[in-house]
Amino acid sequence: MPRAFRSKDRYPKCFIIGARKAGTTALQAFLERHPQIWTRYWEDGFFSREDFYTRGLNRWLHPLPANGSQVNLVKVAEYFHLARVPPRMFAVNNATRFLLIVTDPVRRTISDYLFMRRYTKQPNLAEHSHSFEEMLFKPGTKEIDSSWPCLTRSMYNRHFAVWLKWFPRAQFMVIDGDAFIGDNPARQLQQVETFLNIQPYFKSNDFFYNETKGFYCHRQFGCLGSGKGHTDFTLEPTVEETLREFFKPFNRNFYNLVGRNFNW
Ligand SMILES: Nc1ncnc2c1ncn2[C@@H]1O[C@H](COP(=O)(O)OS(=O)(=O)O)[C@@H](OP(=O)(O)O)[C@H]1O
Repeated sequence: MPRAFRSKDRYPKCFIIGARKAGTTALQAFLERHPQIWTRYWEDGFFSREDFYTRGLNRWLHPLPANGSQVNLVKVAEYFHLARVPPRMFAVNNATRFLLIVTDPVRRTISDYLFMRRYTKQPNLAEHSHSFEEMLFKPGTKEIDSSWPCLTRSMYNRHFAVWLKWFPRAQFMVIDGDAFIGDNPARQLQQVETFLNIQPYFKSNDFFYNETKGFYCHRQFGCLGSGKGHTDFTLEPTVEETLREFFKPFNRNFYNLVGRNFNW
């Protein structure tokens, strides 16, 4: 007789919660290779989308396998900056673990802007018709518009502080996305193995640096698709400097929350 459906057997033990545009797809794609990890690629945002959330947890969990000795891993890159998500997750399971990958906030803001320009179909989106600088500064000034969503999503401290109200720091592993891009990712993937208490599997030899892509790729499964990896954007040095100064107090506060200095 088939086993009765029990949602707590299928509920993901771990979520990649963001930060959006900080390397969440690469992290998920590499982790998927681990024989004890099950993951899926559609980001339905159950906890963030009212239409899904109101349909209930059982319906969302139905396509997931039971956890068993494997870890069900779900990635939703937008969760990190949505304050309604952590209380909803806490209400389901207060022992869930989280992977948070973060990059230099300037780099992430640029990537977010380019993503909005290229891939977001929403009509009348300001990013479609305005340059990065036009979005960054209040009209006709050199004063940063601190309400621009591409920018606020890089104020990591604000978002992390909300998550820490619900879950203890020990349930988060914070991954250095700049090192994940620039160095062989095996080292940080091995740390994820320890964090998730799964067998050692990743070796540096599994990855190679692809000069054309400008990223590390998996030796057997290749590189991420062409949608990942922008190359054709430069920020005017004085604008970059202004932006770096702007982020400094937010970064310092984030280092305190995480207990680690990322040197941004
Ligand atoms: N190995 C590897 N291959 C390709 N790309 C890599 C890799 N590691 C990190 N990255 C960086 O990931 C950035 C996209 O971030 P996300 O996957 O989090 O974006 S999303 O929020 O899911 O849309 C993407 O940003 P862009 O360069 O702006 O496209 C990459 O810089």
